[in-house]
Amino acid sequence: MPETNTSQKKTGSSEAAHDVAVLGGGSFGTAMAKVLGENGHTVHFWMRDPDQAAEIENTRVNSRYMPGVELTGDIQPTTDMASAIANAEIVFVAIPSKAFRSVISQHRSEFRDGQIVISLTKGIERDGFKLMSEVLQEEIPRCRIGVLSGPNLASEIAARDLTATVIAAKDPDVRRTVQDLLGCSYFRVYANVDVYGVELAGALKNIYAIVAGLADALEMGENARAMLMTRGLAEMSRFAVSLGANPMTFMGLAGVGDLIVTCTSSKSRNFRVGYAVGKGKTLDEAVSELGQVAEGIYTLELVKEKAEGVGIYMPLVRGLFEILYGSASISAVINSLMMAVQNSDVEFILPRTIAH
Ligand SMILES: NC(=O)c1ccc[n+]([C@@H]2O[C@H](COP(=O)([O-])OP(=O)(O)OC[C@H]3O[C@@H](n4cnc5c(N)ncnc54)[C@H](O)[C@@H]3O)[C@@H](O)[C@H]2O)c1
Ligand SMILES: O=P(O)(O)OC[C@H](O)CO
Repeated sequence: MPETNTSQKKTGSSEAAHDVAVLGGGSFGTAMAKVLGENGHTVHFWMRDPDQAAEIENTRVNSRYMPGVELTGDIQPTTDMASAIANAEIVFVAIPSKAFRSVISQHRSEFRDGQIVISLTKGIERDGFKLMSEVLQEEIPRCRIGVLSGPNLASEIAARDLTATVIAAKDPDVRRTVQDLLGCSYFRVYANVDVYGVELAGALKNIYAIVAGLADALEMGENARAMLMTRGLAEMSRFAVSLGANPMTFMGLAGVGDLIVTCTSSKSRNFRVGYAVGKGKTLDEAVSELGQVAEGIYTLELVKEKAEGVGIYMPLVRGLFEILYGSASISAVINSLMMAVQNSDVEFILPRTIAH
């Protein structure tokens, strides 16, 4: 770490407190700011909405995204991005993928050489199928970049429920620093060098959470849920490994771990969108009722296009796309998936490697 101060952490694993920034005042930014604040760090918590910043300053609660949760510790809400970045040794970014590049790009000159910047975002950029670490690499190439991903429902972290996550970065100092800053009695941080796999897994699992929500709404049963999750894992790992991810990543927290939590929890926004559609809502109705981001609905389109482009078999992606964006009925898609001839008798299709 370039700078330290001498105050003591309250619950975390390192002795020193640090100045950090969290960009994005939604559910996950708030949950991470809370962990960092409780660990004794000074958190420059940037959000675009001045009313929200004033509310957090005055009440210590982010009522829109995390009602009833008190933000203790030295959390300083701000709408001044330049000062948040300037004061931080490490920056965590929790901006939805659709706005990610524009927010970083507007402030690229304010990041310092060697500053650690960690993406918390589980989405893909439409142009060029780029992950957020790739966007960071393009926008702020002299920063040291990592991604954090795993089975991490914001509300449970905020409730201090036991949680594990994964920091992925090529630079061992980045991995250690994040483990040190975030790790505490209820939040355990594992390290991985497979940045692409960890990050892509976090984006892909959102698609299968929508499928699982749909299946739940239609009361398809527990066998069906197990089938969908397992075939979802096969499909997402085949896709990611073909693009260069490490298959072992999909056996870990950022892969199957995150798939399990989002496919089984009604706290997942992606699951809730699928559930609402399964109950007869249109996609637009489901999204507007949610009022928060469900990255999977954008990721779905991009992955379908990419999979078709590189020739990777992803029947669940194709089926969900036909339901959400095409004209197929849910029952017709289910029937065609269950009766599919292509590859239907092969449980494992070995991925072939394609450069991403
Ligand atoms: N909530 C979770 O449990 C969770 C867990 C892990 C990762 N994530 C990921 O974190 C990312 C953010 O999700 P979230 O849960 O915080 O979403 P959210 O819907 O709760 O909040 C989104 C936040 O982004 C802000 N925002 C949107 N567009 C913006 C712009 N142009 N400029 C500035 N701010 C903007 C909104 O004002 C809001 O504060 C997503 O990619 C999500 O997949 C979420
Ligand atoms: O609420 P979701 O569906 O965005 O999922 C949140 C996290 O990604 C779970 O790990």
